[in-house]
Amino acid sequence: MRKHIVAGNWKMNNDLPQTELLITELLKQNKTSDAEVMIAPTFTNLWQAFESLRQESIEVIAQNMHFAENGAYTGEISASMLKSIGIETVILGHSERRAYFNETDESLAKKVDAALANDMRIIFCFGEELADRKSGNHEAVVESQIKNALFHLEADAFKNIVLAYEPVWAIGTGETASPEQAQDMHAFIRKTLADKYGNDVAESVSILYGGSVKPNNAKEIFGKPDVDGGLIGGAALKAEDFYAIVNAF
Ligand SMILES: O=C(CO)COP(=O)(O)O
Repeated sequence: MRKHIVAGNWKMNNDLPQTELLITELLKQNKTSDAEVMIAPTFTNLWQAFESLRQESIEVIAQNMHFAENGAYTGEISASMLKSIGIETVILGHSERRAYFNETDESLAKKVDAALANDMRIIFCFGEELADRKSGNHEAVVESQIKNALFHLEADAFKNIVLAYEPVWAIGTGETASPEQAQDMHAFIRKTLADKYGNDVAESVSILYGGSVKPNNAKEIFGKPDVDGGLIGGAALKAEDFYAIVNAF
């Protein structure tokens, strides 16, 4: 069976005291589901979060990394730096990084390679914009994002890859894809994987949905057969809401 995963992407929220407070609140919550739980605080708080959660079943993950191992890249962080503080998983390709920090399929392919070379697990994000959805181009856009960044990989690499479909028009807008829209896209993504790598690989990869997942819609979205979890933004900043989503499985 595929893993269920619920990951909280904190984005650029929470300074150190706020991070510690939210972690304290998270540790008070009751987990009743089989989902793996992850949180992605900002870089400055990763170490503290990792230390606080070392003995707990919440994995601390990174929101981004650079593709180079080290060097003259002011302001950047490498995979080996993340690994050296115990971080094993990184989110790559979030639409905010594509939109505001010029990340492209090409630079993402390099980041994917660097993460895998460092034995990291990747949550690889992609998704169409509203105009693509309106023009009926959404599947073509998603297919090219996946192919351009991932299809140079061998099948084996997908053991360390989780996919996250995040339609840009649903992020932070309060507008979610309907459960049916999410299911249709996730089934399309799985078919795209199957066509290239075969059914075994396609059936083994967890595909998360992200975009305005809240306690009141998570159950319906997670109830769809090809939705294996969620990448949660706003609702991950409140412990009760986040665990209501975790427990929607
Ligand atoms: O971008 C997201 C997670 O990476 C989704 O954000 P929201 O849940 O705030 O829409």
